[in-house]
Amino acid sequence: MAQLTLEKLNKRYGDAAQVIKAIDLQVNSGEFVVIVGPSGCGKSTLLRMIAGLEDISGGNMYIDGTRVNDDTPSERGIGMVFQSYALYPHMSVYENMAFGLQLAKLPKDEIARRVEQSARILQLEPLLQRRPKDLSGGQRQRVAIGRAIAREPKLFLFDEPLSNLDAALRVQMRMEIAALHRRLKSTIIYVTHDQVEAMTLAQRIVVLNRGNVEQVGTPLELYDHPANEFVAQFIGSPKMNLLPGTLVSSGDTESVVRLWHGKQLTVPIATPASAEGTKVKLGIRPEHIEWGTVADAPYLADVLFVEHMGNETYHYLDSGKLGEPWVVRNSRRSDIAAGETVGYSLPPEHCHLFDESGKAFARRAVGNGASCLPGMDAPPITFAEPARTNVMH
Ligand SMILES: Nc1ncnc2c1ncn2[C@@H]1O[C@H](COP(=O)(O)OP(=O)(O)OP(=O)(O)O)[C@@H](O)[C@H]1O
Repeated sequence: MAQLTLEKLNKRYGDAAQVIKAIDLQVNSGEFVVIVGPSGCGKSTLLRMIAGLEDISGGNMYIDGTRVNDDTPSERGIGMVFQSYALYPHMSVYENMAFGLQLAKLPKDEIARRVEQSARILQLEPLLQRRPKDLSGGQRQRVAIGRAIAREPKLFLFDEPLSNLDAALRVQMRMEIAALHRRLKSTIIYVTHDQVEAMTLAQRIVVLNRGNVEQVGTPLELYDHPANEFVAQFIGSPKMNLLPGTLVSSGDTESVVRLWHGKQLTVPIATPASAEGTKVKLGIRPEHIEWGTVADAPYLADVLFVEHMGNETYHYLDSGKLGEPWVVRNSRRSDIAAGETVGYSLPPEHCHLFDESGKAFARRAVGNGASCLPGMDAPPITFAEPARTNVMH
């Protein structure tokens, strides 16, 4: 178990643009941290810098308080698992797991003890004499993890370890990695572009974008309180809907937004007076949009298309000239079809608000006190199914 501290860490490949930009991060001893972000944002570069496989262009890196910028990978005491498994094809599973320990000149019986223990943890014992080509993808990945465990590292680094596996195996391996962390209580830094993997595995998630840390927090902190539009749309699937509007009235406890179509909505979010009159975006997650009757609902929309997931249904609503459709997630089956018109409402307590630069205005926790929408007779209402009309408006 080790604590890792990154202090203004920078990376530039030759004369190219900076890839990692002054990253500050502390990973606590025994913590499972997932670094997530879109392709090319610098995840692998950051992980390889931590491993000692890439030079650090600027800043400092500490393991348990000791500066390790110039230490070799083996001096850092790190075990790394790669997406490609990186197994030696001509060696057996046992030899693959023992090889690094032999290079480190450990005594033979110590090597045997460690390999056997790792094999037991990962249920690899029956496979120890096989070659990698005689293993399934999941088994190969388990060998790669076993090889890292056998090194008894202070810190585990995983670089997209499940990317080459099929969906069912990914779920199984995810559970195995989570169980492994509970058992070993080791410090793990895990890179993925898959936000479901991040949400399910992480104690804390680091959202990386273009070499910058956008936000660090527990999965639910990021989901419920995204710091900006990028995090709001990156975490959660389908992604959060963003509706353009103007802030017409600010306040310490609530604010009024005029949405793009002229209707106003009061949300329990504090905004400064200086923001009045500026453009904002109202964010709402697909599961928080509520269906109402066409007659009473504050908003109407045409259904563009429907996705039936079996346990839930996604309706994509026409957002008109705004471009991308809104997504509504219904936790039950629905026979509402494309081309129908539905009524919906936006419960203020579930709304997020972002300023012109994309930064979130802080939300306060609210109970059931959803405020009425100005200009409406009644607060938002909910029905299990949207009332429908076949008349297009
Ligand atoms: N050896 C290199 N030389 C020059 N540029 C590089 C090198 N390795 C990576 N880059 C660039 O650095 C940026 C970050 O790459 P990196 O592989 O760290 O991203 P990533 O987030 O891991 O992406 P992915 O999810 O696609 O693997 C990219 O623009 C990439 O082109």
